[in-house]
Amino acid sequence: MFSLVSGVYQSYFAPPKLSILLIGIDGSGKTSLLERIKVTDISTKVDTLADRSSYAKGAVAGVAIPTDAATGASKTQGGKTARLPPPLPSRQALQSRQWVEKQLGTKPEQPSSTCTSPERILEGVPPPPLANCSDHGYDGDVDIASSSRNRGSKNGSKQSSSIKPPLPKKSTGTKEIPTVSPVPARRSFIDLLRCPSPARYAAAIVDDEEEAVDDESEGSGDEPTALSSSQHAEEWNSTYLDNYHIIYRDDEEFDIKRVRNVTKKMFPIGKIRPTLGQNLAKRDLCGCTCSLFDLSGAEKMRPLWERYYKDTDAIIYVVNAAEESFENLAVARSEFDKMVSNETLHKRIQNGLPVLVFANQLDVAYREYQAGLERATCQDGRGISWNADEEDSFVGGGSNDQEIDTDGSKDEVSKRAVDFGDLSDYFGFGESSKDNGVSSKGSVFLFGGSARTGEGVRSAMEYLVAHAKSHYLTNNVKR
Ligand SMILES: Nc1nc2c(ncn2[C@@H]2O[C@H](COP(=O)(O)OP(=O)(O)OP(=O)(O)O)[C@@H](O)[C@H]2O)c(=O)[nH]1
Ligand SMILES: [Mg+2]
Repeated sequence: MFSLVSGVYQSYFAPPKLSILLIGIDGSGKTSLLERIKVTDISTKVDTLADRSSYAKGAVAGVAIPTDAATGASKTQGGKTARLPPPLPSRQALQSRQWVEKQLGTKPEQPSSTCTSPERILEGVPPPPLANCSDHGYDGDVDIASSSRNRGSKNGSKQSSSIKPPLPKKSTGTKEIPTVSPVPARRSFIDLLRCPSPARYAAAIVDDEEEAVDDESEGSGDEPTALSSSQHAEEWNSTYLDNYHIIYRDDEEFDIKRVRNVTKKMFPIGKIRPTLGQNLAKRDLCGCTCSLFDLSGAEKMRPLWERYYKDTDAIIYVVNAAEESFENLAVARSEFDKMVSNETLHKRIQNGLPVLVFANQLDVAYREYQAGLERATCQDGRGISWNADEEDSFVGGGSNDQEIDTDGSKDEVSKRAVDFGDLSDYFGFGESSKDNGVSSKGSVFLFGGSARTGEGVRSAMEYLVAHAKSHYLTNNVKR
């Protein structure tokens, strides 16, 4: 009798038990991510995929949480989103683009003479990154693709010619973020990356268009327009740059768990040693009892991954987004391909098994960006510019050549090999990416973040577990 009751309970009422596999090559940060998950305030409430279905496919540096259709209120789940990572300095950005294009076979390698063309550099360099998304942009019901596509064509020239250096973040008072009308599905992740703040950007585009229409319809009438185009450009540019200014603080931690008002501390990341076998952690996440298996990424241990494929309910594939060598990235990608082409797993992914590609170590990118910004600001009499025409030294991290500073120290340049946008292309999430058979699946997605600071971790985990739970509930009977 007891076993019957307990069987009914287990079948219908007990929270789903999910196994989540953390894999990726060695040094990508799997164990660090596991330790971060343990101390992150991840929702324990039931959450369903239906709430997040509008973001079924895509690569995001922290997913936007749609507003509640019924109440219009912003959903609180999702935690603080990650900031979009800063771009690489121009020449490195170009190298990164060319390398990825070569790997993907999308374009023949450019002859080196074109590398220095300012137009090409501009094309290859995305604009500066988002400011902390807790301020604005990512917590409303905004289609993140929105009108960002227009950015390159419509505002690209404006940006290159008239944008001023970024200013320290100043308070914009009680300025309202204009609401944006819903726009059809997003077209490209790269668009998202290039969009400063979806709400503001889309609003600015709309304003611009309305203004243009007004100008045309009013002809040369005496009535002054609400905002002249130069005023508008000025206003737009300063807002835009405000949005992009990243303030990186070394000790900043995101979505920290508090137990009885005591903040949980993460195991010191510097003391984490390479995993030899596996680490296991059990956590209640989003209404599910989750067992997280962190496996070793060492070359000799990778063949063991496939033993887990049959029983796992979700996979987190960790990639080091601040990887310094293209070779390691190529290894990460080839292991990813090997993983998704495993017969058992391939079928399961086709069937909706969720796979999260977590682009880790983005704090490195923020730190480099911040250091580059400070260095550039300190340079006497030399303004900094986003315009590669005017200045070859892009503020995202300095020039690629190691310059000797006046104090004799070497100019610290960005060491990241690949730009975040290119990384997403490389793993099959971009518009130019070839379909690798899985990245176009709705249940395979890319998030960026940092195990070290916790940024983006909560959003990524809640999104993954919501998918895993839906997948489990529809498929566990068949397994
Ligand atoms: N800056 C920074 N460093 C990180 C981050 N995550 C991991 N690291 C560092 O990367 C190194 C490797 O981290 P691990 O967590 O041991 O990597 P792993 O993927 O578990 O490696 P294996 O167990 O060997 O497969 C450590 O020195 C960490 O300090 C991050 O988000 N930011
Ligand atoms: Mg490890």
